[in-house]
This record gives sequence, C-alpha cells and structure tokens, in this order.
Amino acid sequence: MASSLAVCRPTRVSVIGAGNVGSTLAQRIVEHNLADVVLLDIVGGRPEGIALDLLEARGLEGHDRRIVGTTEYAATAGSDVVVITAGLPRKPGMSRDALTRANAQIVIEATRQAVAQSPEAIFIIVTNPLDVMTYLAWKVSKLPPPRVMGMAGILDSARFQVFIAKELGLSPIDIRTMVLGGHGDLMVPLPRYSTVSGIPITELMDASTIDRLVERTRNGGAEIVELLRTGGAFYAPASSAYTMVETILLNQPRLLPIAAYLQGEYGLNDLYLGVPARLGCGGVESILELKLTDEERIALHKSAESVRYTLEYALDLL
Ligand SMILES: NC(=O)c1ccc[n+]([C@@H]2O[C@H](COP(=O)([O-])OP(=O)(O)OC[C@H]3O[C@@H](n4cnc5c(N)ncnc54)[C@H](O)[C@@H]3O)[C@@H](O)[C@H]2O)c1
Ligand SMILES: O=C(O)C[C@H](O)C(=O)O
Repeated sequence: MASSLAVCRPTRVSVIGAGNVGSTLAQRIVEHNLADVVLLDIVGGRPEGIALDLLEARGLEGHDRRIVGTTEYAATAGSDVVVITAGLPRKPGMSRDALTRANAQIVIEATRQAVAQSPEAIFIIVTNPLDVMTYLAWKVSKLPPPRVMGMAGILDSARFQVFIAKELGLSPIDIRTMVLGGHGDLMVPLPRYSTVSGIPITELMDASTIDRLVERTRNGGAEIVELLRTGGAFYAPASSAYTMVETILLNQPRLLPIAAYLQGEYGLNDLYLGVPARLGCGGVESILELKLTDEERIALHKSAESVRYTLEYALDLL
C-alpha cells in the first residue's frame, strides 16, 4: 500500500532509575498508551532487559508505544517529562532522611545529565527523602520552580483514601483525601478536607478512629518496608507518579497534592513541601492556600521544619 509518510514526534517520558518504581511506572505509561518511554539505569543490562520484556508484551497489551532501555543520557534527549526514581530505598527501621547522603549524589548527577539533554522537560522527583531531593533537583537544574516537583502527596492521600474505605466498608471511588506537608513521619493528613461523596469524614467517624487512620497513613511507607524486608512500596508509588505524568501530558489539569516550591504560601519560603496545586501542561500552574486551623498550621510548620533541617544537611554536601 502506497503511503505518504508523515514524520511524527511522539510524546516522550524518560524514567531515570529502572528499579521497582521506575520499571513499574514505565509499564503503566506504555500500557496506558500515554507516551514513549526511555528507561535509564546505571546498571547495564537491567533497563535494556526490562524494555525488551515490556516490548514483547506490546501485542498482548495492545499498545503502540515504544520503550528503550539504556545507560546513556543521550537516548533521553528531547523528553517532555523526566521522572527521577534513581536511588536507594530504605531498609526496615531506617528513616527516609537516612538516605540523604547517598541519594543526594545520585539525584544531583541524574538531574544534571537529564536536563542537559531535555532543557524543556518537566521534572518529577520520586527519590527519597522526597522534599529534599526535589529541592536539590530544582537547584541543580536551574529550571523555573513550576517545572520541578515531587511525588508524595498523591501516594499519601491514596493510602488515607483506602484506609478510610476499608474502615467504612465502602469503595474508595467516592472518597477524596488531602495530605499536606513533607513525605515523612510528620506529614499532615487533613480529615476536615477528606470526604465521602462530599461529606467530611469527621461526620462519619469518631475522633479516635480518624486518629488511628491518620497514624496508619503517616506510617504507610514504613508498614510496607517492614513487610517486604528489602525495598519499599512500588505499585502505588508508580500509580501516583503516573497520575502526575498523565495530568501534565493530557493537560487535564487537576488539583493534586504535590511537593511544590513555596515562596511565602502557608507562611513558608524557599522550600519544597506537599501542598495542593493545580497541575497541567505548564507544570505547577498555581498553589492553593487552604484555610487551616491553628492546629493544622502548627503541624504543617513542624513538618516543614523537619524538611528544612535535612535540606540544610543536604546543601552542605553540595
Ligand atoms: N516519593 C515517594 O513517595 C516514593 C515512593 C516509593 C519509593 N520512593 C523512593 O524512590 C527510590 C527508588 O525506589 P525503588 O523501590 O525503585 O528502588 P530500587 O532499588 O528498586 O531502584 C532504584 C534504581 O536506581 C538505580 N540507580 C542507582 N543509582 C543510579 C544512578 N546514579 N543513575 C541511574 N540509576 C541509578 C539502581 O540501579 C536501581 O535500579 C528510593 O529512594 C525510594 O525510597 C519514593
Ligand atoms: O517508605 C518508603 O521508604 C518508600 C516511600 O516513601 C513510601 O512511602 O512508600
């Protein structure tokens, strides 16, 4: 059949780090037919093998997306979105902050190399400690703040959503939750802004039940690290990062909790922290300042202080 061939530039997402989160995210992106993926890792053979495996499922899954596995940043050139998942996961008993020294070097190097190849890309950071790594990536990339953000609030909110659903014996579909603050033990789940079909959960559960679910949410990552013994959660984190990539590429846009750069919002400055933001094709298009009670504001500032403490340590390493 004769055809005149048009040259189309497919949408491209580069995923740096072909570990559990990175490879699951790559799978989500291609199997939703969202974009072509370049999967990069420092360990040769791993990204190539995963890419080939995913390609071999292409006919069965019925998608048309290409996936390339590589150790070379040149292959990531011209990406629309870059997601950084490279770095160590924590072990049982460890805090995320204990990963700072090792992961700072990895994230800084990955960001430098990726931004050189894709200066127009939007960057999503996944590596822990999340808020600190996102700040480092922003600093090193020299990109405007709206184009660098971190993934955590969507995951923490998704956990809170499912714990509420289980408690009430309902599907999570009608449940909407909001978790602010740093991605650590001091994160701030907001029951007042968490609803079932528009009804705040504070009207559906007593205070001690809510406190128990809030505590489980704060401990959600550690609960899985303890169960797995090696590595951490990756299915829900990959789904959360996928949600951000999809929102950006489809320019939906959506109001989602993400780690965004604060410049006075919530009384905080020069810090990446989890807040509700409008996410679209321009990246972080605006930050929503929720009305908080004194107690919620104090909790958010405590969480911010803890992020700033680790950030100062990380900046000293630069
Ligand atoms: N933000 C969140 O909510 C969230 C959720 C889950 C995991 N995480 C974090 O994401 C990171 C990855 O988690 P995982 O479970 O995928 O870990 P993993 O060990 O399965 O994968 C990490 C991958 O990074 C690669 N890597 C290491 N150094 C690299 C470098 N310099 N360049 C390129 N690749 C490199 C490793 O070879 C490995 O394949 C961890 O820091 C983890 O704590 C964050
Ligand atoms: O808990 C971890 O170390 C991984 C991740 O941050 C999570 O919340 O699952």
